[in-house]
Amino acid sequence: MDQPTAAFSAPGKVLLAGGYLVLDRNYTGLVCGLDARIHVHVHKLQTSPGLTLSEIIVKSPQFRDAEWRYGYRETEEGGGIEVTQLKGHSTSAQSRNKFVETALAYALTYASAVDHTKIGPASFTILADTDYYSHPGSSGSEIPTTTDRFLGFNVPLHEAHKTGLGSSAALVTAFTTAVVAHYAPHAVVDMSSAQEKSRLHNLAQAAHCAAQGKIGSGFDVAAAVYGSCVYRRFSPSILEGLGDVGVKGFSTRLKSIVEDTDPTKKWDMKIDKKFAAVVPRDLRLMMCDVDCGSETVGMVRNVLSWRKAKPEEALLLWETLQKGNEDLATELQSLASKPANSSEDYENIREVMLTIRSLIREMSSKSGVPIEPEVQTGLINACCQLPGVVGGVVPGAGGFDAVALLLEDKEYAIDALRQFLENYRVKANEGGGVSIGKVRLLGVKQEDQGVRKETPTNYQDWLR
Ligand SMILES: Nc1ncnc2c1ncn2[C@@H]1O[C@H](COP(=O)(O)OP(=O)(O)OP(=O)(O)O)[C@@H](O)[C@H]1O
Ligand SMILES: C[C@@](O)(CCOP(=O)(O)O)CC(=O)O
Repeated sequence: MDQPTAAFSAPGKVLLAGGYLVLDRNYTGLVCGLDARIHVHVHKLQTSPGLTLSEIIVKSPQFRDAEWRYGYRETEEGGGIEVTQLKGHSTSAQSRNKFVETALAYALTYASAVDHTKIGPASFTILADTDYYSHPGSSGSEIPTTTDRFLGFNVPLHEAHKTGLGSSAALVTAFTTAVVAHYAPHAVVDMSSAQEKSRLHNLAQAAHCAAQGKIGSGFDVAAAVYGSCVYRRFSPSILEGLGDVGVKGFSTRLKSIVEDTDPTKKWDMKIDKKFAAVVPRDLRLMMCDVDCGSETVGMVRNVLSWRKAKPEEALLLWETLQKGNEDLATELQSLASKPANSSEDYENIREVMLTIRSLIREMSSKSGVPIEPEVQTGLINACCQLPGVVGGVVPGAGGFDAVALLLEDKEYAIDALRQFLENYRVKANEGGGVSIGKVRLLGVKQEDQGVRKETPTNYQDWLR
């Protein structure tokens, strides 16, 4: 049974502490959900009388030529629903979208395993909040102001520079939820039910890993489903052996992974919401985008190969960093539990953030991976001198993704930061060979809400 229209959204993330460590189940990551969300709207495609159409259309209308058309068919021997990209007017090889394609096949397979009715034609529209991408049209440090929540970026998706907020995880989470809700509505009835959430998580995690071609820590999908948390990863063995769409028995294996019914593959990740606030209400998280972006895969490979080559040195560093990361979570939680407007002393947070950064720089220099590159050190240090700024970090894998700052949530502090960034530039000879142009202050801030249902009529302007 399919539903006429529905919409869902999932948030982006920033891994404030625990990059690299969180890949190992012995350590945790402190992840903060953001108010930047990716939305997916779905409606049934009406066919003219006498015409049979079996097509699923996925559009991302903020980008040029971002439309993907898929045919679908049930494979033999329980291999699930295979999707094939159809040659449309704009489907060049370059326009394949691995995340959309994989998420569609996985979610259709699960939906048809739980609800045996026929898959019908439908149209999905993806809309992303502005800050997921650096967009050349925006002026420097200004937070873009627009009456429309969604901007048209006027470039093809592959040309948009990502800022590192986890667009693929938010997309896969909102998209798989929309597909399941459309084709198997009884599986997504009450978005606050723990069982539904964990099933949506398991499905999104499986699809995201398959699309990425690797089993990462999954903190980004966890944040997209649950919002802010302290995250301990799942054992990779849960997803190993799942196989791919089309392989005999895939549908049954996927269903049992999603519903967590295989006693040998029990989901063992931990989502600790005790720290749900992560950023206390008197502080604000802000992000500065240097518009360079980073190749996370290569960085992870090199850090892990150093860890393997120097296990004793790495163990000491990992343990010390974990302690720093836990101290940060504890400090933030203790602040969050104080009454609003009590006079705050941010000295402990300042100190612990400095300690974490110095350990991260040690990881950088020992592994030879630019996790906190010189230009980012300069930028964070300079921002930390400003009134009201408590501290900053290179989040996640680090590199040249947007840096995260914690500052007092007061106008004077935000204005001072905005003014400072207006004129901030680094030339190559000052920045260890890397020059950065304008640093853009993103409009994002912390928001602790995972995947949620939205009102479908909110997207009318983009559904042409
Ligand atoms: N608005 C969108 N519409 C359609 N597909 C999108 C959209 N945004 C992201 N994607 C998909 O996600 C991919 C980018 O994912 P990737 O994991 O490289 O970056 P990220 O998740 O934004 O960043 P990071 O992992 O550094 O946080 C794109 O290539 C595309 O397949
Ligand atoms: C390096 C790593 O620990 C964090 C990557 O974070 P991000 O995508 O840079 O936000 C990888 C992972 O956890 O999958």
